[in-house]
Formats: sequence, structure tokens, C-alpha cells
Amino acid sequence: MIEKLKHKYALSEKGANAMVRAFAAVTISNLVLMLPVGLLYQLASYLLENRVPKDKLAFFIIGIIVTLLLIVISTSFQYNSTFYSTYVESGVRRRTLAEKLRKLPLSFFGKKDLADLTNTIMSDCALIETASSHWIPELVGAFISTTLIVVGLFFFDWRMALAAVWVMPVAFAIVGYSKTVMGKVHEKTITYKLVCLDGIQEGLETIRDLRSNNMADSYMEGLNKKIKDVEHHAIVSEFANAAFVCSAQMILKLGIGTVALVGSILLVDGKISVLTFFAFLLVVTRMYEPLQISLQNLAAVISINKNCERMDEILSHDEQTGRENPDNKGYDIVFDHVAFSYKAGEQVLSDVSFTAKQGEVTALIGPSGGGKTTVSRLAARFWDNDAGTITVGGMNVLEIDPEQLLSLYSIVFQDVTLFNNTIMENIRIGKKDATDEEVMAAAKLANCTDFIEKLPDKWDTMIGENGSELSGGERQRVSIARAFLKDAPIILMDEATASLDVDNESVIQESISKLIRNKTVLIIAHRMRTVDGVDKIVVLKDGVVAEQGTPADLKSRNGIYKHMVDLQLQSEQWKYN
Ligand SMILES: Nc1ncnc2c1ncn2[C@@H]1O[C@H](COP(=O)(O)OP(=O)(O)OP(=O)(O)O)[C@@H](O)[C@H]1O
Repeated sequence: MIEKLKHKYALSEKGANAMVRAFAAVTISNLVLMLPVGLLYQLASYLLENRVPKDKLAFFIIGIIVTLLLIVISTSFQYNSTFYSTYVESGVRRRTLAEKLRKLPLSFFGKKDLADLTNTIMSDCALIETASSHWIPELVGAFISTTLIVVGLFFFDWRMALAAVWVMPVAFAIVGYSKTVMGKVHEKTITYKLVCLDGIQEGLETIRDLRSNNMADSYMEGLNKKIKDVEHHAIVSEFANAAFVCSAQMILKLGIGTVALVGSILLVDGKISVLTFFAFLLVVTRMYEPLQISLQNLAAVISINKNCERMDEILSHDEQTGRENPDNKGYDIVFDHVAFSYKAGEQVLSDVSFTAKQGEVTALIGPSGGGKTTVSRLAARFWDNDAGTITVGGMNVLEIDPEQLLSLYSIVFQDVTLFNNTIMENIRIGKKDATDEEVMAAAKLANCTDFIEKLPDKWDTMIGENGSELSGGERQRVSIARAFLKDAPIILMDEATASLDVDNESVIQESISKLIRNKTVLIIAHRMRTVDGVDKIVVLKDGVVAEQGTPADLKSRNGIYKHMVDLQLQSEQWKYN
């Protein structure tokens, strides 16, 4: 049972054990709440004889005190077992999820959009939290305690017990039947919600483009429709749920009626005493109460199945794993007949072989969509290649732990990611234990010092979400400073100086020349002028290496590279007129 609970509700071993304790706590609490019924039964038996013996008064007083004490103890045990441990467990679940996301291959994130993942981490976690603290323990506890009470009732009088119990299987069958219908309704609800969240997120991310293209109104129209769909579907879902739960609860209430009816007949026939009749009426009014709530809980537990599946999909996804200790000899990167596709059937690289040597600069060039970025991603194991091998210093990248492998790389992308933190901490990301002096030295090399000194709080200036308070060129210089700070033996650059002005470009180019000395450098180049001095050019076209060699070699071959150089020369002559 522990294993099943762990898997189904994304619980740790400790959390699953706490849930079983919560079942016991709710059961005990429900049973303790039946004690006043026992006392009332005793009292009624004396009152029917028109006297309460004096020596029994103490029994009732002690009975009431003990009952009150037991209620307090069992309620606090239930509280501790359900709420406290659940919230501790929720923290564990969110951490496990975050840790898992850290280890998943990027291909997983390609399949899932951000709104979907955020929803799983925030909303699904919160739902499972409520389920673990309320719905599931109350449902299971009510089920066990009611079964025990029902067994007791059958010993007392089987005919009256039958009159009280027949409604239970019918009520639960109705809610159980709702599983298929509600499963589909809930799946649709999630889909509508995700489409809506996605729309809101996309709208916020693209607000600048929407406004500049006068698209804000039509986008809002589309978004309004998505919000209306969520609203409409939520009403349908609530209505369907209420229809099942309310009918089941009404059936349950019929139990009181049948106990009264069967009891009256048996009483008139003299087959039961008034006291037995009274006892059954007392028990059924109390016994159905947790079941009424349980029916609602059962419907809710059924409805979160989809959320649990979504969570399980993340938690059971294969991680990118590998050896912790790199055993590379040097830092040559070798692609040997590498093939790769992001999606099945859409081959992006079909047969790529080349070597990027340590101490040399290798430039990847070629037409847009040829596979340059993909090659650089595979080299750093952001994705795993499907066929062929990629080695770094003779070590297959697929056999090494991704984080260990990435410690060998400094990466400068075109789209720089910055965090809402100080500029100092944003550069320190390159090397988390770097001193302030080291950070400042790296920033100087990347020509960042001037603009940082002009910021309101200098090095302690918060740079806004994703560095929104910095210009494109400044962002790129921060990213280059990170690479200087990390000073890793392999450098991957995606046209690192593309958004720099002429002044900055020449200063940084000088620094980059220092940075890349004796390293393995793989650059994705778009401007042919910058690759003129590299050691090797690899031309990628349609997922294969179309040409490779030194710039001089390739120029003399009159192939794609030569053609691209000529085109760029022509485009440099272009002017606005
Ligand atoms: N995450 C992804 N999921 C699916 N397909 C992708 C993904 N990234 C890239 N592709 C596809 O892979 C192919 C190669 O893309 P890649 O970005 O490697 O080319 P590139 O040569 O770097 O292009 P560019 O010069 O325009 O940046 C393209 O057809 C692209 O649409």
C-alpha cells in the first residue's frame, strides 16, 4: 500500500507513512465521536424507567469528561497526522519536482510548454496538497470507521442495520460511476485552463510586438474567448459534479427514512424495544455525516486523477544521467556520423562529422536552419544525439553527467538570460564561488565596467526581470563577462558580438582573443567577416557537413562559403535610399 500511495500521490516514504497514520487518525476520531451516542443510549435506558440511579451519576460525569478528553486527543492526533505532515510533505514534493526538472533533458521541455509546467508545479501540487490533507484521509477514515460501526449494528439488530446500510453502496456506486464522465470533463477543464494560461503568458511576453503591430485588440478578443471557455466549462464541470454528488447524498439521507419506517413497523410488532429504535435513530444521524462529506471527497479524489498523472509523468520521466568523473584527455570535440531529430520523423542532422581541435577556433556557418545551433546544443548535451558519437577529449558526452560536462563549457548565447538580481550576482553566475574582485575583473575584460559604474547602485543595482533595465549590448557584455569568469576550457559562442556597437565590439573582440587562447572554441557565425581569421570552418547545410576546411581552402573551392562571403560583401554595399 505504501508503494502505491507513493506512486499515485507523488509522496516520499515518510509522506506515505504519514498518510496511513492519517487514515488511522480519522478512523479513531470518527469512532470517538460515536461515544456520546453510547452515553445518550445509556441515559435514555434509565430515563425510560423514569429514574437515573444516584450511583450512576458519577459514571455519566466521568463518561462525559473522558469522552471530551478523547475527542480533544483524537482531534489533535488527526490534526497532526493530516495537516502538519501534509504541509511538510508538500514542501518535499515541490523540492523533488524541482530537483527532477533540473535533471530532465531539454527535449522534455520542448514537448511541454511553460504554462503547463508552471501549472503542474503550482496548481497540481496545491490540489494534491488539499487531497492529502483533507479528501483522502477523510474518505478512507470514514470508510473504515463506518464499516466498523455497521458491523456493530448488525450484531445489535440485523434488520435495522440493513435498513440503515442499504443506501451506502448505492450512494457510492453513483459517485463511482461518475468516474468515467467526470474524468473526461476534468481533462477538458485542464486543457481549457492551460490554453488560457498559455494565452495570458504569450500575451504578456509579446505585448511589445502586439502593440507595435496594432494587434492588441484582436489578441484580447482571442484571449477573452479562451477565458470564456474556461468559465463556461467550469460551470458545466461543477454542475455535472453536483448532479452526481447531490443525488448520492440524497440517497444517503433516505437511510434515516428507512430506519424510521422499518423501526416503527418492528416496534409496533413488538420485535424491537423503544430503546433499540432510539439507538438506531441516534447512530444513523451521526453515522451518515462523515459519509456525506466522503461522497464529496470521493468525487474530488476522482477528479484529481488527471493532475496526479501529470505529476507522475514528470517524476517518472527518464533523467539524463552519466558518470560523475570526467576522464577526458584534452578538449578536442569530435562529431562522428552524428544524427539527430527534435521530433520523430523530422531529421535535423543526418550525418555530421568534424573535429573542433583544442587551441583552434572552429566556426559553424551555413544557411539558416542548417543545424548550427543544434550541433552546439548536442556538444554540450542539452539534447542527446540519436546516432553516431560526440566525444570531448575521447570521452563520449552521453556517458557523462550533464552538470559535470557543462563545467567544461563557457557558453555565450545570443539570447542572454539574466535574473532579477544585482548586476554583480548576474555575472557571478559564471562561477558561484568567485570573489567580488574576480567578478569585477571579468566584467572589465568584457567592457562592462563603464556602464555598471553609471547604474544607480553601481554593482548592487537590481537589473529587473530578465535584465529588462539593460540594453541589448549591455546584456550581451554581461553574458561575455560570465564566460570570462568561468574561464572553462571549451567555449561555445553564438555570434557573441552581434548586438554590440562598433566601439564595444572592437574592445570585446580583443578580450575574446585573450579568452579563447589555448581553448577549444566553437562559434556559430552569421557574419563572414568575423570568420576570416578562424582555424577551421564547418559549413552545415540541410543537416550535413557540406564543406569543411580553412577559410583559404574554402574560398579557393568556390562552394557555399565562397558564395556566402560574396553575398555578404554585396549586402554590405546596401544603403537605405
Ligand atoms: N527545439 C526545437 N524543436 C523542434 N525543432 C527545432 C528546435 N530547434 C530547432 N529546430 C529545427 O531544427 C532545424 C535546425 O535548426 P538550428 O537552430 O539548429 O539551425 P541554425 O543553422 O542554427 O539556424 P539559424 O542560423 O537560423 O539560427 C530547423 O529546421 C529548426 O526549425
